[in-house]
Parts: sequence; C-alpha cells; structure tokens
Amino acid sequence: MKIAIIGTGNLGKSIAKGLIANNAITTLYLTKRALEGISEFEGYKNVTLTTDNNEAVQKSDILIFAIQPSHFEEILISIAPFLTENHVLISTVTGFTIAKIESIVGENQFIIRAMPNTAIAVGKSMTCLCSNTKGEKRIKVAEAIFNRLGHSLCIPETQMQAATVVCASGIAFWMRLIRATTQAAIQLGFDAKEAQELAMYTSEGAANLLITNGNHPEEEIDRVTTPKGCTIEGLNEMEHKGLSSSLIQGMIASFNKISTIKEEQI
Ligand SMILES: NC(=O)C1=CN([C@@H]2O[C@H](COP(=O)(O)OP(=O)(O)OC[C@H]3O[C@@H](n4cnc5c(N)ncnc54)[C@H](O)[C@@H]3O)[C@@H](O)[C@H]2O)C=CC1
Ligand SMILES: O=C(O)[C@@H]1CCC=N1
Repeated sequence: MKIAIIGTGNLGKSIAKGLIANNAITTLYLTKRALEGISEFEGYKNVTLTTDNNEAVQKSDILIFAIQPSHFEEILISIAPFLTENHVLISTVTGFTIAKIESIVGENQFIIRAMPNTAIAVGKSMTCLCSNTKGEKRIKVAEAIFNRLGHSLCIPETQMQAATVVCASGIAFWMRLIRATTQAAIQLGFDAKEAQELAMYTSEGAANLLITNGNHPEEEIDRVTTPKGCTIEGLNEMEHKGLSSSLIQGMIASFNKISTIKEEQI
C-alpha cells in the first residue's frame, strides 16, 4: 500500500510506527511543516519525509490526515487539485464531519473517518471507522489497515464523537488509572519500577480476561471478591468515593468539549 500521513504529529507518528513495524506499507510519505520533529523516521526503507503535502498526495493511494481540526480545511483546499477519484481519504480529525470534507473535495471521493488511538504505535489501537457512500466500497481497505494495527469497529458517523472519548481520549484515562494504581503500590511498599510493572500487567490481564472469555466485568469481579474479604472492602470504598461516577462524569465532560472544538459539526 502506498500511504501518506498528512500531519505527522503525536498521532501521525504513532500510526507511522505501527505501519512500519507491521510491514504494512509499500511506500510511506510523512508530511509535517518542520521535519526536525520526525527525524527519527529518516533512513527507513521506502519512507519519505517531506513538507510538501501535494507531492505526498500525488505519490500515494491512501491519505491519512492527522492534523489539528483548525488546519484541515486549508489543507484539503490546497491538496484538492491533486486528488484523483482513486485516492482513499482517511481522516482522524476530531469533529470534522464527512459532510464538511465532501463540501471541500466533493462527494466523488472515497472518504473514511477513523478514530484510532496512540496504541496504534504498538499494534493495539481500538479504531472506530465510518465512511461516506462512495467510501463504503473502500471501508474494507481501512479495516485491513487498522486490524493489522489493533482492532476496528465500523460505526455510524453519529457515534464518532462518543468513540473519540472512549477510544482516543481513553488512552489518557487508562494511563491515569494505571498511574494511580502505581502510586498506591508504592505506598504499599514496592519501588516505583516494580509498582508500574505490577499495575501494567494486571491491567493487561484484566482486559485480556474480558477479550478472551467475552464475560461481563462483574462476572470476573465476582471471582475475585471473597465474602468479607479485602477486595470487596477496597472496591466498596472506591465506589463510596465516586470511582465509577467520576469516570462517567469525566467522559461526559470530554464528550461535551468536542462540540466546542473549532469545526465541530455534529
Ligand atoms: N493524539 C491523539 O491521541 C489523537 C488525535 N486525534 C486527532 O488527530 C489529529 C492530530 O492530533 P495530534 O497528532 O495529537 O496533533 P499534533 O498537533 O501533535 O499533530 C498535528 C501535526 O500536523 C502538522 N501540520 C500542521 N499543519 C500542517 C501542514 N500544513 N502540512 C503538514 N503538516 C502540518 C503539525 O506540524 C503537527 O505535527 C487531531 O485532529 C486530533 O483531534 C484523533 C485520535 C487520537
Ligand atoms: O484531546 C483531543 O482533543 C484529541 C482528540 C482525542 C485525543 N486527542
């Protein structure tokens, strides 16, 4: 696959690392206004770094846009003359609707919105996908890319804002939970490195139990909570202090914030 990442910042770099590590490219163009920030990709076979978005578009079939919402319109306008009807446009841009993209480049383009997360760098992204009518014919291509780099789910565009919170912002939320667990482990006597090791692998095990067994989390909790034991004591104390409630309220706040981001159309 000939892929270009237009805007190689935090997310774009993560996607590039995942694509390179998984041998998912024939050629890869990485664009950025100042190339110093992506010098780590210099020297990779078939990877080209450039400030020229038009060159990247002309040399690629699949265009992954990973720029800030406020830059997207001007970039689409500037690359539009170089688009052919065979290009597949994949936008990761938060809150920028398919209708808005079509209003700039036209309806006769394969347009897909993808909401991955930074775990794409290690092949573990949860990525949600949707497309315009023409893009339905290429959604399998997007699924193939993102399934190599984790797990994907096709959803209606109306759920993209929620998917942004759960999957993309979700990485930050889970990191904070892992950090809090690490802090507790240090207070309970582990050194910092061991504490993080315990927290990381325990959270990985918890997620894998659900992924592998398909159970509801409460079924797994029931297996751990010995009656009158230490787990239920701790769990109930966390809930008295608002663990579930604060997570839910934080995610709703995050969702509401997206509506205020420039270019948000949904
Ligand atoms: N960071 C994340 O975890 C996620 C971000 N997103 C979305 O992806 C987009 C990018 O997010 P980040 O990577 O965090 O932002 P970022 O600010 O780190 O990256 C954007 C990059 O675009 C480059 N850029 C700006 N104008 C350009 C131009 N004319 N030509 C080429 N490159 C240009 C900037 O130099 C920068 O490196 C945003 O719309 C964000 O909402 C979506 C999912 C996850
Ligand atoms: O925080 C943000 O606005 C972007 C979108 C999801 C992840 N990062």
